[in-house]
Amino acid sequence: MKLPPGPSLLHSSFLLLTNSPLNFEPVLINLKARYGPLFTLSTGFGPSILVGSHSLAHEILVKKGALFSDRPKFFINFNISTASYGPNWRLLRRNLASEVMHPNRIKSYSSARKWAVHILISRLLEQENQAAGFKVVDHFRHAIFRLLVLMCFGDKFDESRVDEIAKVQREMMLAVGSRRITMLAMFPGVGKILFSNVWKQFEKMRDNKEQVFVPIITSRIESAHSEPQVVAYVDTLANLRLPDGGKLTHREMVGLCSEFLTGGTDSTAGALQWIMANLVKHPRIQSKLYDEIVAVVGPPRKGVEGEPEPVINEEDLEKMRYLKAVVLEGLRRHPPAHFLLPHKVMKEVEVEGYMFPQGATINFLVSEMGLDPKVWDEPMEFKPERFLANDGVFDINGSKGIKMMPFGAGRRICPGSDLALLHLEYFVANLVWHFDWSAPDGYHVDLDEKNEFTIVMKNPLQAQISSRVEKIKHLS
Ligand code: HEM
Repeated sequence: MKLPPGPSLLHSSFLLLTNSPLNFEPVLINLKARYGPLFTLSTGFGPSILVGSHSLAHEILVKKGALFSDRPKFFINFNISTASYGPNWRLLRRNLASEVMHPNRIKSYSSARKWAVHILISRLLEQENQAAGFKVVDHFRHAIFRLLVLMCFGDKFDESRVDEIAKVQREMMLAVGSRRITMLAMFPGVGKILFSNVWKQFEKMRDNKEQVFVPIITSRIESAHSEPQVVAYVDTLANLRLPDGGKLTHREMVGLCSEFLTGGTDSTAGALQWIMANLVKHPRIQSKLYDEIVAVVGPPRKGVEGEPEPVINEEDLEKMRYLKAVVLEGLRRHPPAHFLLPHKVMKEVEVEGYMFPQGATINFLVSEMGLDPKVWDEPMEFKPERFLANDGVFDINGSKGIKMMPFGAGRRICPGSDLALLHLEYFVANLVWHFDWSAPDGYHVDLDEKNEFTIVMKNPLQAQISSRVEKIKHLS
């Protein structure tokens, strides 16, 4: 049996060497056009198989998921995303899923979300009515990061401590996206020798992160909890017992907390920026959404002097079908991850008459699937209405069939998907309820993309905002 078709080893190596890993997607799209939705890129380190069809993705990730849920060996971190498919991965993933992402636990963080939205609104109020607009994404990232830091460590911290955490997180994130660290991750054994300078730089960044994180973790574990009403992710890690009866080390907890912050910040802030960019670009969709929100919770109200601004109750989000459709359409049209994290074939298996050898890596053209004209009508258009069919019910997990997969599918599907969807709905609803979002004069919303670990707007959104409360006061 043969491998799926694809360019020769020589041609594949040429493509890998002459294109940046951060800009490899167009190369893969061309290969898909030439070889079909299942093709192989040969590397000196084994075949890498790419999947660009919905039905094959479903067969591989869901129906035959047990054979495709391993990860290639990464040295980079101790965490869930890079763990081999086995007892440690299962334990860590189950801990996150049941101790933090369980619906009841997610509900228990509602006051943390309210606090984060207040922070965002008060920062945005300072930017109101600027004729030239302002760059919004930094404010989104800041609010989401503060929320995740609170969920992770159980403490609100002051701005300077949060900046310190953000700095060491970002340093590592940007490095992970760099070519040299990518090479080091791909060839860990020889990489440590060949790229010894990069390895030292990497170790330095890890030390920097540990210097900031370890005291926070220790004081949380040792002291009476500073926010006792919140069970933080780190509390669940401290209580965890490994299969051999041991406990996680501080270094391991740093890896897991760091993954929690990385996994949820740029992905969610980026998706929020894409959604708001489309609402600025399409005022009709924004007004339809605003009308839905007002029909459920009434018009925005002025807050009491000295108190935080009123915000939408989370329970009310359930009644907002169009809001859900807007969020799903944002994730379809602009998925923050255009590929999954690489999967590894655990045991030789046949798919579609081709051989998938043990140890081959496999990935999926996520973005292409959301834009396939055979599945989506006018795929380049932003049309939330498409998600209102079927009573607004859409299977984002792809368990019965995959139409798009912004969070992946199967056993390795993103464990934070419910939390991310809630964060997006809650932030979008509050942002549109409070402010009218528009493009500054002469500004055109540019939907070009750039790969910065997640896929972000190449030219970040500049928006002009005005408080809807003030407008209502003015009209009455
Ligand atoms: C819009 C927001 C998000 C998007 C688009 C997203 C997307 C993804 C994708 C595509 C994967 C890879 C799945 C695979 O390899 O098969 C993933 C994995 C993961 N995500 Fe997310 N994610 C988001 C938010 C979050 C949040 C909020 C958290 C936690 C706080 C999180 C934690 C993780 C973890 C731990 C994994 C690794 C799962 C494993 O290997 O078993 N993500 N995510």
